[in-house]
Formats: sequence, C-alpha cells, structure tokens
Amino acid sequence: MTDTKRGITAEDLYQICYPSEPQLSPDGTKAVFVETKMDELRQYQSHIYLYSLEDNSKTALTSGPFRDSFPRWSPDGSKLCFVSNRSGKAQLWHLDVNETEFKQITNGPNGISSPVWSPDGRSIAFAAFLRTGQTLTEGTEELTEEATPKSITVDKMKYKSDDSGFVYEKNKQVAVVNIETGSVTQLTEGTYDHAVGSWSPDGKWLAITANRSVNPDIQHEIDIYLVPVEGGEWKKITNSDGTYAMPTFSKDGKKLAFIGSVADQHLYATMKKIWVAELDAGTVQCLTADWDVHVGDATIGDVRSPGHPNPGAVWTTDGQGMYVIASEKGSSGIYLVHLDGSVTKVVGGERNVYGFTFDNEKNSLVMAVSDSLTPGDLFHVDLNTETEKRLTDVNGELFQEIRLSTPEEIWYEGAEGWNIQGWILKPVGFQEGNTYPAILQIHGGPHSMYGHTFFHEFQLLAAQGYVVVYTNPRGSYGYGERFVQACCGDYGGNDYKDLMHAVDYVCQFDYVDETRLGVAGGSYGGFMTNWIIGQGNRFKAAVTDRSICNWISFYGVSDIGYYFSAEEIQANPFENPEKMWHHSPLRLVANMETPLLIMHGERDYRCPIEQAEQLYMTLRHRGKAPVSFIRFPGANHEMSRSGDPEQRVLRLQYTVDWFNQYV
Ligand SMILES: CSCC[C@H](NC=O)C(=O)N[C@@H](CO)C(=O)O
Repeated sequence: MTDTKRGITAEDLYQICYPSEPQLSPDGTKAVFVETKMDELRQYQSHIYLYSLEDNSKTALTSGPFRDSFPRWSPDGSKLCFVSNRSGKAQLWHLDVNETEFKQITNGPNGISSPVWSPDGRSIAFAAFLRTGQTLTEGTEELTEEATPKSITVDKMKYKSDDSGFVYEKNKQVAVVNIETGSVTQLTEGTYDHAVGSWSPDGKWLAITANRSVNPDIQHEIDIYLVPVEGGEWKKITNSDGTYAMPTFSKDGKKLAFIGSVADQHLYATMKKIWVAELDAGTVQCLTADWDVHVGDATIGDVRSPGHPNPGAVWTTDGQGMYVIASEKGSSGIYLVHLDGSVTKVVGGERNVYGFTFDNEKNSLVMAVSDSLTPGDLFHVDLNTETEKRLTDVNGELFQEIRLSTPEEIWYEGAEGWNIQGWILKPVGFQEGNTYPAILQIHGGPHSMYGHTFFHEFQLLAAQGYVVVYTNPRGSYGYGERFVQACCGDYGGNDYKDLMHAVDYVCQFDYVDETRLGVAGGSYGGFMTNWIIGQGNRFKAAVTDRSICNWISFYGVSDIGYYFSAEEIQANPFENPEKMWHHSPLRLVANMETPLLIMHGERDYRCPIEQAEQLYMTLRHRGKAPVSFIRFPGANHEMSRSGDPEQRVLRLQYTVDWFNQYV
C-alpha cells in the first residue's frame, strides 16, 4: 500500500489550532471553550465556542478578527462573560445564553483580565492594569508607545518584564463591576500588583494575591489577602513567607485552598504545593508537604503559549479535598488531594492535561489535553462511570494528510548514576538498516519538563530525516524536589553530563550516525547549547535560541537577572564575579568551532539580545567557525511559542536549513 501522507512542514503552523480554557456549565450539559488559530492574514484569532454534551454539537459564539478569552458561566448558567479586544483593548463582555447579542461591560483604560463571577451572579471581579493615580472610570485613555515620555526615570529594580514591557508606571489592580448598572468599584490601589482569586460563598469577601512588601524589589513573597467587597479592613491570610497564588474558597466558606511554595533561597528551583488556610483558626497548612510532585502543568511545548489560566485548586463538593493538575515523569494529569494529605490520581495517562473544569456536582469534567501526536483537544470524563469521551478533533483534517513520528520513551543512566527520562523520535519514513543524523534538543527553564505533548519543531526535524532526542536532565520538573534543585550552582556540570549521557545512549543504536550530530535549545537550553559547543567538537552544528552566554551581564539586563542568577548560579557580579564567569559559555569561545546559528528576539527582556550580540561578535572576530545571527524585530522571549506567526515559521525554517547545511 502506498503511503500518501507527507511530513509536517514549518508552514503547517499556520493551520494548527488548539482549544483551551474549557468551562463546563453548572448543570454539566454544555461546555464553552476558547479555540485559537491563525487567520488568512497570519494573525492570531481566538473565539468562544459552545459544545453541547446533549447533542454533541459545536457552535461558535464569537467570530471576527479578535482575541476572545476567559469565557466564564454565571453561577446559575444563564449568562456568560468573556474578555475580548473587539473594541480595541481587552474588555469584559457579557452574553445572555438565549440571546446572540453581547454587550461590553468594562471600559478600563489599559484593558482587563481574569473575570470571576460573584456567587449571586450580579457582579464580576476582574484585574486591570492602571497607572499610579489612574482610575477605571477615567475613560479610554491608553498607554501606547507614543504616550511614552521622552525620558524615563528608573527608580526600582523590577521596572520591566518580558511579558508586559516597561511596567515602571503600571500596576495590576482588582475591581468589581455590577453587570446591570456597569458601575465599577476598585478594591485595590497603590504600587503593588494584585490578582483576583475567588469570592467567599456569601459574596462578602474577595480572596486576592499581592506582593505588598516594603521592598518588592528584593522581597518576592506573594501573600493571600481577604478584601471586604463593601469596604473595610483586609485580612492577611499568609505570613509573607512564600509565593502563593489562586486562592479558592471551600463551599462552606471556612477554608481557602491555594497553590505556592515557601520562599527560602528558592523561588524558581522549587515545586509548587497545595496549602489550606482554616479561616476561623487562622492557621495555614501545607497539604502536600510529603508528596514529591509539582502541582501545576510543567510541560513545555511549542504550539500553545504557557501560562493559560490554570483552574488552580477545585474543591470537592463535600469539602474534603481538591482537584489540581500536577506533573510527573513527563505527564500532567488531574489529582485529588485529600485534606489528610493523601493523593489519588483521577485522570492519568501519557499525556499533557493543560486545563480542566467540573460541573457543580462534580459528576463530570471536561479537560484540555495534548499528547505527542495531538496539539490539543477536549475530552469529557464521567466520574461515576469512569468513562472518557473525546469531544473535539480540531486538527483532524490537517493531520489526516500528515505522517507524524511517535516518540519512544527512554530511561538512561545520567551523571552520578541518576535515572534520566527522555524520548527518541525516529525520522518519518524510518527504515531498518539505514543510518540517520541526530539532533539533541534541550529545554529551557531549566525548571520545566519535556513530556507527552506535541512539539511541532521536533516533528518537523523528524520529517526532515533526523532522529530527535529530548530528555529531562537534572533541574527539570517531574522527578521530585532534589532533582529540580540539583542544577543550582552547577550550571554546565552534572546537567551537562546528563545530556551527554543521552547522546552516548542513542549513539549505541545502529540507526544513529554518530558522526552527524546537531544540538539545539532555547533560553536555558540555549545557554546549554553554547556551553556544549564550548566543550569540543562532538556536534556538527548548533542552533542557539534566546540564549545566555554571559551571566555577569545577564544579571543587570534581564528582567529577572539579579534574583535568578542569585538562585541558579549562586553568585552575583559584586561578590563572586569569578563564579558568574566560570558558568558563562562566553568564557569558552576559544574552544568553539561548531557552526552556530544564533537566533534572538530584539524585545526579549528575559534574556536580552545583548547576550546573542556578545556571542556573535566574539565568534566572528575569532573566525574559526561559521556563525549566523538572526535578529527578530519586536519579538520577546515567547516568540517561538506565541510570537508573530511569520517569525515563528521563519525560525523553524532557519533551524532546518542550518542543520541541513552542516549536519
Ligand atoms: C536561564 S535564564 C532564564 C531562562 C528562562 N527561565 C525563566 O524564565 C527560561 O529558560 N525559559 C524557558 C521556559 O519558559 C524558555 O523556554 O524560554
């Protein structure tokens, strides 16, 4: 039988879409969700869809060249709100389920996000960026680039962010809007960022999060507060000893569950846990202190942008526990954490659950799931019958014509005999007896996790005839706290060895041509790519994306530089510059002879482009190996996942061309 399917291309990215943010109606008969795709102008659009679980129909509730998100049912299921930029900035919109017209509810000057319905269905809490002194009722004055002053006085350390740009003059405030009258009450103010959590069941309190420390530049703690909606004294629930998020009230209003970690010396290199506050007793307890698993979805892919609204902790109806997403050994699933600290896996499997939602009675759930061959789809789970049904196949038509490669899981011995998990993707059309070049891919973070999720770039390389090897070296999530922290202070040490052992491992296979190896990675993965080519000439070509090469300058130019390097490199430029330099790949330039493609976004405030410039300039000056430098104007650190679609496709094409030329 002839195989009429083709390998995936870079341009297929324009066709790939994914659902997110499923929201089951309170009675469990229907779900709304967001579907994101690119239009014919290669711009993102996201729309709200309604899926009827009674007749399995899917209806678009919104359309047009807009970004619609955050669909949320009112508590009685008769209304929906969502956030949309259809009038310019992202504002809150409202839709009566039996009508087709929707109406705009907010008019915040810089847009809003994260709506949460009040229990009586009359109001919605939300978050809005506001300048100091600016209010939500000031009309539609916008903070545009043109409004940027001729000079900017920087007077704090956290003055820019890769996500939001220059944040020196804006803060995130929490407000409540009455959906009938449109009147807005701003609940928070000041030079602090606040985030909406949940309403108390009696509608009197809002649980929010904020860092309101004296010096947020160096105090990174985020606390949970209860704010009285009608005004009055706030209650501080946590004790400025960690970073806590997504508080949710139990049904009886007596407890709050939230997700977070205690801030000792680790902000990034630590796993998130579940916490419960007993509000009358004033106690806070970590429920999962003995569960060595990260709460949250740590899986890294390249189709969806990370950080989709996470459901947080969802209480059971009897208030005896809560459902959360957690990440283990390359998979993320849904777990039930009981108040006594015991944990039951509710939805498992070799896949990446990146969103879920329950009906009111917790009889059923709808979840958003990706796996190695599926960018994302929705599934319905009946918890009584324990049956699962696929609801969508959003890329079905496209993927019918594409031949994908199915990854094979490997476990191999890393440095110090540690057991390391990884995957091998054989080339599309693989034939026994042939040999193939291989590419080692290295994820960023370093605290994230490769796993059972779709990776377009890997499939593209497999379609181009490469074996793709990707593993979770120490520093990754999914293997416990000790594993996550093991790279701190040792960048380029045992993490590097874990990766090299992966290469040794795959080179044992007859089908791998060990004289034709390539290496690629982004961010921390880019740091490691630079480090690897500084160790010798094992690889024929390398692609380094949004990378770091010099920790001394990274410290001062990255939005997180001064505290990230304290934790991860365990040094700073004024106390131990030798250590900063020791872990900097730029130190190794004299050894670098591997053809290197450097790609970097010009608006990357996480790993600013000066890192790429330093590497490019020194390699060119030395002149020992081909080096090419691609700058992406306007692109930030997230470009490969959620950036300009054409830039994303170009980046993939440059990668393939480089490996095809040199490996
Ligand atoms: C090593 S410097 C900062 C790197 C960055 N870490 C946190 O933001 C990183 O590696 N990011 C990853 C994961 O988001 C990436 O792939 O960009």
